[in-house]
Amino acid sequence: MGGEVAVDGLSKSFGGQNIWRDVSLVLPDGEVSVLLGPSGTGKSVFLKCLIGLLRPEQGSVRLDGVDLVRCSEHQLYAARKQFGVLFQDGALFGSMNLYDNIAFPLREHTRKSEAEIRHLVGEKMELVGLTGAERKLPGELSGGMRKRAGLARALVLEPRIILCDEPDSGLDPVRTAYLAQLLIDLNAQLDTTILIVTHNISVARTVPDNVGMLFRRRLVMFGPREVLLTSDEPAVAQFLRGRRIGPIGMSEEKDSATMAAEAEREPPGRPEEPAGVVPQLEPTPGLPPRRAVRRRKDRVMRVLHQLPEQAQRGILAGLTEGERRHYGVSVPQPRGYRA
Ligand SMILES: Nc1ncnc2c1ncn2[C@@H]1O[C@H](COP(=O)(O)OP(=O)(O)OP(=O)(O)O)[C@@H](O)[C@H]1O
Repeated sequence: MGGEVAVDGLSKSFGGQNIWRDVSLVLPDGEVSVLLGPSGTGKSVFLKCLIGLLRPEQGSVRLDGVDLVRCSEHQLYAARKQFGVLFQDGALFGSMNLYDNIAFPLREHTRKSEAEIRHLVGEKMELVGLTGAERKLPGELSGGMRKRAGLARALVLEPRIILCDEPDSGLDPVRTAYLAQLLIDLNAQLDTTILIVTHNISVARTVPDNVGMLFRRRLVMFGPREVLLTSDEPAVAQFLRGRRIGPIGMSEEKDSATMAAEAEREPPGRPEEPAGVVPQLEPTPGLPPRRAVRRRKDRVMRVLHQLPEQAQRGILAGLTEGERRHYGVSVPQPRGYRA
């Protein structure tokens, strides 16, 4: 069972340096969300603010009616146990074998017996496909195994929300694809709310239910995947295609003179089509369906008319015949179609 995290008007600075301001979004219960953004836009800082490791100056982060920005230490301690975090480097203790690394949060935060710990650690190692690697030291593992071990440790206190900071960093495309599938499979099995911070466009296109992007100290957008994936907002469109031309520069952003010079150099031609909506990953055959899928469809269909037209098309195109009947909507026609 997941939980809804509601972020409202959040702003964070270090000294005089504002990182981002007025960030509002909701991580819907049990859904998978991705937060994109060029390097240095404050994605990791955002994750740390969610769990109270950093304190924003303004705004709120609500879980179960408790504002984690302003609550007591005691409430924050309890709330933190609802979050499991996969840090960028896995954050494993180099001198401990995998079993002890994964058992660590249980030994620190619970009074469970060693027999119970053995059961829970074994269960989580199996979930991430690491059974048999209990005695290995982190230094003996591949990058992908270290990420999965970090994930097992993030899961061991049975959190309702999982935060993953660049789970794909340092992994080849094949290992990244396995990790993406693992996150979808975990969501199907556990119904946990998941937030993934990444630069990886393929992960952003295929894994989440919702996508957002931080740029120029703001949350450019956050919402159903079809909105961002069909967006023609310049920074979003540039990021999704991994292009040099656009507002995102070498060190975060370009000034208007540089952008104007680029526009002059760019050969005239038809504007590119949006990156487009591709099918979302499904759980591995044999696993239960993701419970969030139905909840999300109901939620998105309630606000469909408020979304941009191209996003609406993407959403309607993804419905089955039965779902179209259920929601009372018709088959989307191609652009320019006249009945
Ligand atoms: N504890 C801190 N004190 C001061 N500045 C910090 C602190 N933590 C992060 N920053 C600054 O905040 C900015 C955003 O950092 P952050 O690591 O969140 O970016 P990011 O979007 O996750 O980047 P990347 O994608 O490269 O990991 C950076 O300029 C960083 O130097």
